[in-house]
Amino acid sequence: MTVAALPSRVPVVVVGAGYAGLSAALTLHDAGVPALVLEAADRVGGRILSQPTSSGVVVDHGGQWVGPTQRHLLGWAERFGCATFPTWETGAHLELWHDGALHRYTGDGPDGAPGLAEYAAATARLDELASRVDTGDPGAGPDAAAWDAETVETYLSREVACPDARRRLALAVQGVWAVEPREISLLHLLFYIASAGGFDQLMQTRDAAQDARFVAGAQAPALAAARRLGDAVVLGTPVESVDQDGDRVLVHTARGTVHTGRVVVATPPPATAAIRFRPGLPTARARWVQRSVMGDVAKVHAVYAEPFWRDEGLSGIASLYGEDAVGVVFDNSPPDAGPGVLVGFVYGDRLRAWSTLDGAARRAAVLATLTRLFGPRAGEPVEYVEKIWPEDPWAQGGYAANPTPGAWIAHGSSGWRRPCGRIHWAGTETADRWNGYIDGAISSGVRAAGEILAAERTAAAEVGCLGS
Ligand SMILES: Cc1cc2nc3c(=O)[nH]c(=O)nc-3n(C[C@H](O)[C@H](O)[C@H](O)COP(=O)(O)OP(=O)(O)OC[C@H]3O[C@@H](n4cnc5c(N)ncnc54)[C@H](O)[C@@H]3O)c2cc1C
Repeated sequence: MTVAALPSRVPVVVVGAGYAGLSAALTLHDAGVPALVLEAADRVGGRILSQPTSSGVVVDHGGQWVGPTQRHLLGWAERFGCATFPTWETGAHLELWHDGALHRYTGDGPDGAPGLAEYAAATARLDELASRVDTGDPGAGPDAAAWDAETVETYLSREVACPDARRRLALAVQGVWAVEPREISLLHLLFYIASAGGFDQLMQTRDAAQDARFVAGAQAPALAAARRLGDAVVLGTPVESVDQDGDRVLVHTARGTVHTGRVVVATPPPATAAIRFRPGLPTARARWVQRSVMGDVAKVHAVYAEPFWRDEGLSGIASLYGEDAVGVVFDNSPPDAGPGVLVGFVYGDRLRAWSTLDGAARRAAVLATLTRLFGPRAGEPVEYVEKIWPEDPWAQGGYAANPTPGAWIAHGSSGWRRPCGRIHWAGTETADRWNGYIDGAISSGVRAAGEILAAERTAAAEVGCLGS
């Protein structure tokens, strides 16, 4: 809701009404502790945005998928009655190779495809290394310092001799982290793999992260949670500064100041960096936030009268290893398959080049790629929409932030998510399970709320002791 005046006092303030902030508030609300959620934007959901296009089909501009091990998000889907349906993957997939060869295949990859066996061996090795990462404290293991000092690029150059396998791994890194292999450390990659439960969990569709979509869009559970919280969610109210003074905290906005006992900050790192904290944050936390850089991703949707590619036995799933702006394509049609929808992901260096074009040139580039894959009908959608996440004022990128190489070791142990006095940290970037995903955002909110409830219980017990 949008209110004229903010309440002057509340027990807890939550900053940000993405899945993490809503989760923190809902957990506190369920425990009988009122929390006021202050959201900068004029909507809830943050990096999740489901919108009907002018032809009526709902598209997810941000996060969309849910997998079977993402129990927090599935729990919300069940609690709020938000139906899901399997991602469409029936038919042959396409692979447009860097030399222009178009492979059509079913299963894991084209028969005898370049680099496929070496790719499988390399991902098995990554799984083995990831199993040694402590997801609760990634910088702690015996190999962590060496892994954090190395980029994924240098690791792959040294360990994976086959250039075609390296091409496949580079596309996987772009697809999962929205960065180039030179931009993240091996430790962060391994942590992320471990936090998802394995490389295949990140990459695959069925029984993995891309398993299912929400019938009403992935924003539906967030909207339902906000409805449950009612007037406790206030939109259009960016938090500008947070002052801690003994056992009270002042949260300042242009609409007024709220006095509170504890704060959950559930914003992406660049948005956290824009909030002024007094006293300043401890160096480890401040540096961690500064060195957590958002990925670069855009989603583009082309809407057609029908999913015509299915008639040709194609699944609509394609991977592109060449110079195209789009790196991967999926069939994003609604469950009734009335209209046909193709979604393309543009990320990393591809996004940085493509997003400098004007709107008409961006559209033309995407439709040219879809035409190469699916034929001339793909070049004439009834509608084309795009969202470039680095241009979103509050997210400033996606899917999530990635700490720069060396940041886990230098600042991770205390800077990652340890509370700073009465300020608690949530957000998918603070999750140890499904970090970077909606599920991780929800669990981070549960954790931050749990910290507050535990602290309040301790304080109450101390008062009881003093009184007895
Ligand atoms: C293109 C794209 C595709 C993705 N695909 C998937 C997917 O398929 N499945 C999946 O699980 N995940 C996916 N993700 C990742 C997923 O969207 C995020 O992990 C998740 O939404 C993060 O939630 P959050 O609550 O941590 O942060 P956010 O959603 O970013 O929420 C933070 C909130 O804080 C608000 N805010 C910022 N600054 C302030 C301030 N100063 N005061 C008040 N409010 C503030 C923001 O407006 C925002 O609402 C995708 C992301 C993107 C961008």
